[in-house]
Order: sequence, then structure tokens, then C-alpha cells
Amino acid sequence: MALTAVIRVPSRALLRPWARLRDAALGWIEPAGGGGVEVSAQRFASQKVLVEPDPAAGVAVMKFKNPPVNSLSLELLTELVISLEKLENDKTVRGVVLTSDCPGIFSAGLDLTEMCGRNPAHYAEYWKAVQEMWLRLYLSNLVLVAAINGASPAGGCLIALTCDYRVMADNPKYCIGLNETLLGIVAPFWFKDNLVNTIGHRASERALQLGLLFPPTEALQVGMVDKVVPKDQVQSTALSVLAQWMAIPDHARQLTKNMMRKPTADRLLKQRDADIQNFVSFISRDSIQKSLQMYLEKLKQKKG
Ligand SMILES: CCCCCC/C=C/CC(=O)SCCNC(=O)CCNC(=O)[C@H](O)C(C)(C)COP(=O)(O)OP(=O)(O)OC[C@H]1O[C@@H](n2cnc3c(N)ncnc32)[C@H](O)[C@@H]1OP(=O)(O)O
Repeated sequence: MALTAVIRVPSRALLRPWARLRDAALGWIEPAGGGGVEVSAQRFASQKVLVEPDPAAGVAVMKFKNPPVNSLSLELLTELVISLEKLENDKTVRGVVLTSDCPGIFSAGLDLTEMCGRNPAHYAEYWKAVQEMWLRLYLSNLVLVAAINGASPAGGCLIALTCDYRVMADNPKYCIGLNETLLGIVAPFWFKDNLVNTIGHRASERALQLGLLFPPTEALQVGMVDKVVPKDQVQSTALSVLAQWMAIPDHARQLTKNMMRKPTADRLLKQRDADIQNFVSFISRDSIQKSLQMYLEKLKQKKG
């Protein structure tokens, strides 16, 4: 991967480079000039997120690679945020296509194994990473286009919803939506806000209560995606759309995007800690743990 972004890392980071790189990406880095050393991010080659930059076009393609289903593990979330941060800091990149390297799956959403049978500290760390991913994507200055080349339930749908435009493959087996209620859990308010901002209040109310997973043509009708194309044209169409959006002067587009999105992001930013506490106490309940375990078992039994 040809990424050469340099992140300023405090010298103690060399003892625990992975954790410190994550801290840097999550904004917990010491200020520049704070006695750190410069470490090329290339040294920590990403494995769960592949980034293919095209400096001549000013774009990059970011591919999730966490087989079999691109579940959003803590590791994937961390790498996603680091990769996005690098691209935000790369002056040659103005737009990014988000897509999947796993055949037939965009992302299966949050990693259920991160939310089952762990301790409260783990749940808190995981939820903070989920929040961070959403905030970074939702408020990104880059043009983001989702090339949805497979199933995209729950957290997978959320990633797509943070983008400025969504292109989906026309395979009716690929569904997209916030299906949390089907798992016996509730989509957090910021998932809901992002959906309402995309498809409107009434459609969101129906989709969220029923946990609807829309096949591509229905997703297009309801406005959850913007274009449906044959599978082999998803990425090229996303790149064409990116070029159209990049024809707009960056500063005007970015200020407009920020004006539209900041109030929604601020709702979470104002109550991040409370949202984490809420998640930890909710997910730690015996009844919720049982529901998630049963759901995981059902997924596993499907094969047998
Ligand atoms: C107050 C706050 C409340 C909490 C709010 C939390 C919000 C949560 C949002 C979420 O994102 S929860 C996750 C929701 N995701 C889903 O419901 C999708 C579940 N998966 C599927 O429907 C299917 O796996 C698929 C994506 C359609 C793919 O189907 P396929 O037939 O190709 O693959 P499978 O055989 O079903 O799965 C392979 C393998 O992966 C495991 N797996 C699937 N999804 C997940 C997941 N989300 N997390 C972890 N692991 C997952 C599945 O169990 C299989 O495992 P093995 O049997 O191979 O061990």
C-alpha cells in the first residue's frame, strides 16, 4: 500500500505502537512539538482496511477486508479511523469510495462477538470506537461514496448512510437496513438521526420499528441508496459520481456539508460518555446477552 502519511507520535509510543497509533487516529495524540518522534504510518501496514490511492485522480478506494463477513471488529474500526485520518491529511486526496473486499458482503455490521460475553470495560472501549468511526465518517471533509457490493445490515448500513452518495449492486439477495429490532436491540439515537436525515421521519419510523432490510430496488425507492447498478459497475459508477461531486469547489461543498451535518453530530458529541454508559448497561443485561447469543447461534446453525 502506497500510503506515506506521517503521524507525530510521542516517543513512549514506540513501546506500544499499535495502541498509540490508535490514540493518534482517535485524536488523543500529544500536540505537535510535544517531544514526539515522527513515525511513518507505512510501518504499520493495515490488514483489515485496504487503501488504493489514485493521486492523479485525487481519489482513493478504501476496501474493508475482514472475512468472512466484514463484521466491524474493534480492530477493523480502529484501522478504518486511522486510514480515514491519513486520507484526510493527504492533500492529494479529495474523495474516497468505501467498498468491500469480501464477496457478496459490504459489512455484516457490528461484530456480535465484541458485544457478547465480554466485560463492561470492553463494551465501553468498543462503543467508543463505534462512535468514533461514525463521527469521523459523518463529518469527513472528503467526498465519500459508498459502493455497496453486498449485504449491508445494521452497522454496515450505518457506514453507507454516513457517505454523501450510495451506489448499490442490483442483486436482490443483497439487503440494506437498520435491522436492530430483529436482534432484540434498539438502534441508538444517532443511528436513527442519520437514517431520518437520509430517508425522512415516517419512512425511518417504519424501517426502524420493523427492522426492515431492503433489497436494492426497494432501498432505491425509499431513498436509502441513490443508484442501483449491475454488480460489476458498482465501483466504476461510484468513481464517476465522486468525480461529479469533486467538480464543486471543496471549501463551499465542505462548509455546506458541515452546516447540514454538524447539528446531528453535536447531539452525540454533547453526550458521548452518557451514550457509552447507556450502551454498557443495556448490552450487559442478561436478557440482551441471551438475545444476542441466540441470534449468533441462529447464524451458525443456518449452515448446518
Ligand atoms: C443502546 C444501544 C444498543 C445497541 C445497539 C447496537 C447496534 C447494533 C448494530 C449492529 O450492527 S448488530 C449486528 C447486526 N448484523 C446482522 O444482523 C447481520 C448478521 N449476519 C447476517 O445476516 C449474515 O451473516 C450475512 C451478513 C447476510 C452474511 O450471510 P452469509 O450466509 O454469507 O454468512 P453467514 O454464514 O451468516 O456468516 C458467516 C460467519 O460470520 C458470522 N457473523 C455473521 N454476522 C456477524 C456479525 N455481525 N458479527 C459477528 N459474526 C458474524 C456468522 O456467525 C458465521 O460464523 P461461523 O459460523 O462461520 O463461525
